[in-house]
Amino acid sequence: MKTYNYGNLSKDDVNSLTQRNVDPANEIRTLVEDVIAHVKQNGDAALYDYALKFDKVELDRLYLDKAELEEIAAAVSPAQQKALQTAYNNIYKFHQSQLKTEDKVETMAGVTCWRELRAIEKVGLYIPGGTAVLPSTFLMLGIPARIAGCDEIVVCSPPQKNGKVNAFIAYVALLLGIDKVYLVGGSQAVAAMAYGTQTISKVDKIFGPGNQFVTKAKTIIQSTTTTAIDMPAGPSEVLIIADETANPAFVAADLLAQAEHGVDSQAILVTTSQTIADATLAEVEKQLTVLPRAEIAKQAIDNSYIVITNTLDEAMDFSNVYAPEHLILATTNWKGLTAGIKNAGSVFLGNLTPESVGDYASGTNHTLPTSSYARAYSGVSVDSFVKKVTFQFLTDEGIQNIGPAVEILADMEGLHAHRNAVSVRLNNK
Ligand SMILES: NC(=O)c1ccc[n+]([C@@H]2O[C@H](COP(=O)([O-])OP(=O)(O)OC[C@H]3O[C@@H](n4cnc5c(N)ncnc54)[C@H](O)[C@@H]3O)[C@@H](O)[C@H]2O)c1
Ligand SMILES: N[C@H](CO)Cc1c[nH]c[nH+]1
Ligand SMILES: [Zn+2]
Repeated sequence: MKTYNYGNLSKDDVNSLTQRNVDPANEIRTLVEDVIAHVKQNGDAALYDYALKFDKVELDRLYLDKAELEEIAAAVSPAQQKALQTAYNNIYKFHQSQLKTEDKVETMAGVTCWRELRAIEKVGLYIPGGTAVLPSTFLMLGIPARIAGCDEIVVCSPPQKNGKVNAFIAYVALLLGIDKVYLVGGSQAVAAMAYGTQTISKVDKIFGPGNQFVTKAKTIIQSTTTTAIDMPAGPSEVLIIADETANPAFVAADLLAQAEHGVDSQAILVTTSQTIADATLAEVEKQLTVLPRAEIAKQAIDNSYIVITNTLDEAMDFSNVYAPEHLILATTNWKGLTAGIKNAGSVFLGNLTPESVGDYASGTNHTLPTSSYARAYSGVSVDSFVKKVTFQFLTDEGIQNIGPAVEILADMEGLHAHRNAVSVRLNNK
């Protein structure tokens, strides 16, 4: 990991240092556009082709049904079932608290406005399954979809080498009451859910994280189809702000936890302490040696860096420009820092709150904006699965009170039919 001194960095240096997953020659875009066009034109046939090309599996059917899921899920041990249930319960509890009925507001006497939630009818969930299969992501997307009350939930996940999904994905499907999982991964899955194929329904909104191909496909279909997306949730990243109260072994473990996701993940340490920086680097080297995914994590770590700052305020300034998916405040004094956080997907406070708890089971959602999209997007929540429909109701007193102002406002815009829709009611005495 390269080390930079914040005081020596210009604004331009900070801007270029905080860029990630750029595709300067548009290689990923071009490839993904081809995949999308092929799926749009050839439907299921394209999905069989891509399963062979990218997943190296020859499929004879594009989905697993309930009986097959039950058979596969039988391999989940009681201890694993219990852990999945713990995660399910905490995620459910936290997400259910997000469903709130709003008060009606009388803006003028006789004029009442309010909002009601309506579930998005057809949603598509993408569950990553490339270098690691992520049943936790299935919980993170399926639970809020169920709480919101979506009518149709389409689930796509890449086929594994045996042409199936693994036992944990099957088990979570059954836990969520979902009885079909499509064996489709990558950008082809996004295209299938956006356009629909002979087998897969077109959905209104696509959710879920994924690698650069998945994320690029989501951003393309967002601007080219009527299907919406949750957010760009690409390669995982973490930024840790640490002072001298941090524990280097903990900091190193948290950096590696995100680094092991993929070679394009990023793990950044911003610290006021050179001693902590040096000790963390030594710990990273030590811990890397025993990780089964060391090969992947090492590449991500090589693509990551440390920034030394004079103060925690400077560290927070850097973090706010970076806008990390995950922000860890590895300091006992975190309470004084939270007000300064402007841009972050999910925040982990103090030295005893590893990011992994949010990945799996604390209750918060792990589907979060990456590549600095945390500047404008929130992570997935129940809100992501609903629309908020506004209502208004006017009494006789209401139209008398508000009508004259609306007539004048319509005149100001030269829209006489608008004015008339009010006048005919005011004059209807
Ligand atoms: N931001 C978040 O909220 C969040 C959450 C969980 C995981 N993630 C990220 O999700 C990603 C998961 O990536 P993954 O690769 O393991 O699984 P994935 O399911 O996202 O991608 C696998 C699919 O990518 C396609 N693919 C692979 N190589 C390709 C190529 N050369 N050309 C075209 N398509 C290709 C294949 O179809 C394959 O099925 C990781 O980067 C991880 O960090 C992010
Ligand atoms: N850290 C990922 C989000 O970037 C989520 C995850 C799933 N499993 C493990 N981690
Ligand atoms: Zn993770």
